[in-house]
Amino acid sequence: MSRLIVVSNRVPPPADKGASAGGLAVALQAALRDRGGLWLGWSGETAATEAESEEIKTRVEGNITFSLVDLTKRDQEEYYSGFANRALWPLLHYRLDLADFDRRDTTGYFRVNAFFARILAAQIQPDDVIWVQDYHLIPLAAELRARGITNKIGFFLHIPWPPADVFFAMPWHRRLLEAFTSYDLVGFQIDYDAENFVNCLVREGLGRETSRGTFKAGEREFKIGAFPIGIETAEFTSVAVEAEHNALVKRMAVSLNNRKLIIGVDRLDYSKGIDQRMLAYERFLENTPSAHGKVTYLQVTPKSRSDVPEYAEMQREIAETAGRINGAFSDIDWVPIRYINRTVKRTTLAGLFRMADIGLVTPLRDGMNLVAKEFVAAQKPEDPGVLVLSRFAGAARELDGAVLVNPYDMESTGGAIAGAIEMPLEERIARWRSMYDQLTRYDVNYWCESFLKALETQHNVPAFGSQNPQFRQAS
Ligand SMILES: O=P(O)(O)OC[C@H]1O[C@H](O[C@H]2O[C@H](CO)[C@@H](O)[C@H](O)[C@H]2O)[C@H](O)[C@@H](O)[C@@H]1O
Ligand SMILES: O=c1ccn([C@@H]2O[C@H](COP(=O)(O)OP(=O)(O)O)[C@@H](O)[C@H]2O)c(=O)[nH]1
Repeated sequence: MSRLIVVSNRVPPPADKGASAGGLAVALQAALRDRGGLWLGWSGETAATEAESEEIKTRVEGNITFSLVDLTKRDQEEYYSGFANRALWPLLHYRLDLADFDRRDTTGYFRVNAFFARILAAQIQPDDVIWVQDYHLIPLAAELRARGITNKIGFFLHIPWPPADVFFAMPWHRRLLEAFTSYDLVGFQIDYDAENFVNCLVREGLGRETSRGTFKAGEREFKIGAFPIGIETAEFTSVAVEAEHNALVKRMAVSLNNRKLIIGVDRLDYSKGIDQRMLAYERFLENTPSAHGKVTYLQVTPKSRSDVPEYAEMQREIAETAGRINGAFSDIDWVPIRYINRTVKRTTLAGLFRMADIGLVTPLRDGMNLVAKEFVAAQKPEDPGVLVLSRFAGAARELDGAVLVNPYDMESTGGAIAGAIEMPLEERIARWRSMYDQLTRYDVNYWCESFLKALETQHNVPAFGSQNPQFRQAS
């Protein structure tokens, strides 16, 4: 089997340094473990000088070698906080109102991609298969090809891909689309994203689909597919069972004092719809006085990308909303929202999910949302909680037992919370069973194997849309 090289902006911290808050890191570590190989990425550290950022730090963990580089402050600002997170992130999450298309950031983005390509090209062996992750690194394959690299290179986008009229608002949309044509396989989370992407290529006149999932652009033919990312389902279930003995989880159970638990877990990001979710909960409290004192909503929200101004502003807004709702509804012995602004270990989260009656996962737009899948994996089969899920999360294309909501409609999301609290046991079990079976079949190993099979062999990519049995829709 050829060696696998994974390239991603974010690389997981050393195994002994605790949990990472990013879904990508969690999923990929599991994927590389079986096969071994090289993982290249940003160390998360800032180099004082350009010469310092040339130094590669190597770390070996089992059969994975990590090659990490520091970025200069300027690179970090322009490439990561700038173009990746102030232009691409909002644009690909349909938030043109928040996008900032800055020329200096754009130059920095392409410069850092060229830098990563130079570092990587020196380490590539002829049979290596290269798998590039996410929107930070779109131009990487084009940069590698320009350096004479002919290996198979795949790309997976963890976040959504919007319709052409949204994407074309980016002044450099054509340059980015052209960069994609240097890959052998471009993968998306769900079929809707892949369809939007093909439509962008066609409308920009970059070529044509020769068959479903194969695109010809000039001399290059490459594959396009949808590969919904999974979790380590069985392992997460075991962790959740074990976590019943976790001291923090036990403290939580005692403090609940028989109240129903509603849980939300998200990085502090505007795509996650946290403010809207709190407003929906407020509607629920207004419309359901009988629930006062009988429910607790725990929102775990670690800070994220705090250097980006839009994130700092949102942090204030959400804290204000939580404070206002608590001020209006609290009693001397009850607080309706417990709002936590730091990272909670995944092992503890698993235990909290297991004791929760409702998982509230209501992003305005999300590539997949691993929290939705982890919530389902953590449930007690004989008494499972209910997943209330945004129709705009990639996970909604798979989890047909969720109660689907429109996160922009606070009134009906509040109503869905009320319905979930009252849902009979039999219905909860039937909904959970269907979702758990899906997550067992399509776990993170399935994701990894199906992507690599499509990249490394002549096999066609799995079909988009309703022809692919992995896609199903909640009602
Ligand atoms: O690295 P950060 O800037 O701190 O952000 C954390 C990660 O967020 C994004 O996650 C996405 O990938 C998940 C797994 O496929 C998916 O479930 C989720 O919907 C996406 O938002 C981002 O794509 C990663 O690159 C970041 O590392
Ligand atoms: O305090 C926290 C918050 C989140 N997570 C983990 O971070 C991941 C978040 O992935 P998701 O796809 O939901 O969103 P992303 O942050 O990648 O956009 C999940 O595995 C969570 O269990 C964590 O370990 N601790």
